[in-house]
Parts: sequence; structure tokens; C-alpha cells
Amino acid sequence: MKTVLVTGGDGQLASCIKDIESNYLDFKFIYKNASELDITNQEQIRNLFESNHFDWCINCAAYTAVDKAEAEPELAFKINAEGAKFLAEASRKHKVKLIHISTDFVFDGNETYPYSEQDRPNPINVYGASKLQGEKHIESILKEHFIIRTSWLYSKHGNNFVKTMLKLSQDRDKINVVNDQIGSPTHALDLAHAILKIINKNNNAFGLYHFSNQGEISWYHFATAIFSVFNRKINVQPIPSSKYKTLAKRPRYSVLETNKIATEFQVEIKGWKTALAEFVQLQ
Ligand SMILES: NC(=O)C1=CN([C@@H]2O[C@H](COP(=O)(O)OP(=O)(O)OC[C@H]3O[C@@H](n4cnc5c(N)ncnc54)[C@H](OP(=O)(O)O)[C@@H]3O)[C@@H](O)[C@H]2O)C=CC1
Ligand SMILES: Cc1cn([C@H]2C[C@H](O)[C@@H](COP(=O)(O)OP(=O)(O)O[C@H]3O[C@@H](C)C(=O)[C@@H](O)[C@H]3O)O2)c(=O)[nH]c1=O
Repeated sequence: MKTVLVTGGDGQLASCIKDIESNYLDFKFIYKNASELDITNQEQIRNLFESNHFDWCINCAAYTAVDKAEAEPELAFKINAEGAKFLAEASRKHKVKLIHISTDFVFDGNETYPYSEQDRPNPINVYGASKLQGEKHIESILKEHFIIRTSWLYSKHGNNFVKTMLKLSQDRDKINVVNDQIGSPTHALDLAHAILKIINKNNNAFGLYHFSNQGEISWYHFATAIFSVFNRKINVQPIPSSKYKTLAKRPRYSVLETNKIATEFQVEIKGWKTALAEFVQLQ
């Protein structure tokens, strides 16, 4: 029996892992939420790793409030960069393999083709910069790591764009949604499956991977698709980002190329429409 520590245990992705953990009976999952394990507290991490044996750590803990991060960059860096560093240090000391989740927002969005693992990151907001710093810490400290960048996560858990749209459709007749930011919406449950597949396979192909559902759309098109599959009547207007003021800039294009993870781990890359249809079935 292998033991897997999951940090950020009450968050969206960790909750999706919980939903499917019963398919992996050879693993024992230990979830720690933010009050049980604060990843910015090195002492707490040390104590936990010293008093337990973990084979794997999946770091689902993060600061994910993209706009708020512009106003509190120290906290975003503390959690996304320093917290990741502390976990990597403890993982190295105790020979734990670390799976860390990062984001499409490490890219500036100036390209027009899907970003591969070789493309140069150049974040344009605090959240992206803090996540990139977390990646760098892990890469420099611990060989036995998998960093998985993903994009536009949604699921039945936590806060996400799909739930925001469904809520807005109850409260309003009309909304405006940006149509000049292009990406790939990703069902967090599919990411959870990919992560557990990596753990189950247990090979040594450590390093950086991209995972998302396939296909590229704007937030506007995603909103119209959500209202269509949920049969919600609401007037949705496409607008440029310049007409939707936010504290953080977001990449214009942040589609991820996913061939590497598909080839190395035989991970299925579903189209975003299929994934959204499956999500609807789960409601
Ligand atoms: N959501 C998305 O669209 C995307 C997310 N990602 C990445 O995927 C990963 C998972 O994201 P997701 O599940 O959606 O995020 P959530 O915000 O749902 O979950 C993050 C969890 O981390 C917890 N947390 C915050 N600070 C700490 C801390 N100091 N110590 C321990 N736990 C802490 C939060 O607790 P609390 O709520 O109590 O603060 C929350 O439960 C993250 O690394 C994120 O950057 C990548 C691309 C897209
Ligand atoms: C609610 C709303 C948002 N928008 C825009 C704002 C923004 O440009 C875009 C997405 O909005 P959100 O704030 O929900 O999503 P955002 O927090 O930007 O999502 C990002 O989160 C982080 C954690 C990631 O890592 C990214 O991959 C990505 O998922 O939609 C509208 O145009 N109209 C609306 O009514």
C-alpha cells in the first residue's frame, strides 16, 4: 500500500481526487486542508513528513484568486512559490515524489499556436508569476517531481467559471463575456484521473507536462456552451477585454499542447465539449 498526501484538501482539484480515489485501492490517500497543513509553515511540513511515511505528495494547495493576487502579491508568492519550495525540500529529504499543479497563466498569450513544455513562460500577472516561481523552486530542489500545467478548471466543487455562469443565469437576463481570451476549459475530474494514472504507472519520466481538455474557445463561447447544455435562457453578449475591467491582465491565448502527457502516460485527452457533456451528466 502506497501513501499519498494531498495538500489543499478542501479545494476543487483535491475534491475531484477524493471522488475517484476508490478506483485506486492500492493507495491510501491522506488529505490535509489549509487549517490542518499550511504549506507556508515549514515547521508544520517538517513535523508532518517526519511523523508519517508518504510515497507521494500531490500539491493541490494554491492561491488561485487571480485578481486579488494583484493587490496581495506577497501572499500569492508565499503560497504558490515558497509553499511549493517547502514541500519540495521535505519531499527531497524524505524521498517523496511530488506532483505539483501549475497553470496556463505562466504564458503571456502572445502566441497563436498551443504552448508546449518547451515554450518560454512569461507571466503577465502576479498569480502567473507566483506559479512560475513555484515551478522553478521545485525543478531546482527535487528531481522526482511532476509539474502539470493545466487551464480553465471547472467541476462541481469549489468556485469556477461554470458555476459562476450558472449562478448569473439565475440572477440576470443579460451578461457580457469577453471573447478575445482563448483557452481550453478543463474538467478537473479529468485532471484528477490523469494525476492518479501517473501515480499508478509510477515510472521515472519526471518533469514538466501540460494537461487540458482539447480544443480552443473564448470565455464567451464557453459561456454560450454552458447555457446551451444547461438549457438556460439568458442573453450573452461578446465583448473585448478592454470593456471588462479586471485587476489582473489575462493572456490573450493560453492553449496548452498535450501530446507529451498523452504519449508518456497514455492519458486520454477528451475534447472540451465531451468533457462538458460528461459534467452535465454528473449533476
Ligand atoms: N482553478 C483553475 O482554473 C486552475 C487551477 N490551476 C492550479 O490547479 C491547482 C488546484 O486548483 P483548484 O483546486 O482549482 O484551487 P482551489 O482554490 O479550489 O483550491 C486550492 C486550495 O488550497 C488551499 N490553500 C490556500 N492556501 C493554502 C496554504 N497556505 N496551505 C494549504 N492550503 C492552502 C485553499 O484553501 P482555502 O480555500 O481555505 O484558502 C484551497 O482549498 C492549483 O495549483 C492552481 O493553481 C491551474 C489552472 C487552472
Ligand atoms: C464573471 C465574468 C467573467 N468574465 C471574464 C473575466 C475573465 O477574463 C474571464 C474568466 O473569468 P474568471 O475570473 O472566472 O476566471 P479566472 O480566474 O481568470 O480563471 C483562471 O483561474 C486561474 C486560477 C487559472 O489558473 C487559469 O487557468 C484560469 O482558469 O471571464 C466576463 O467577461 N464576464 C463575466 O460575467
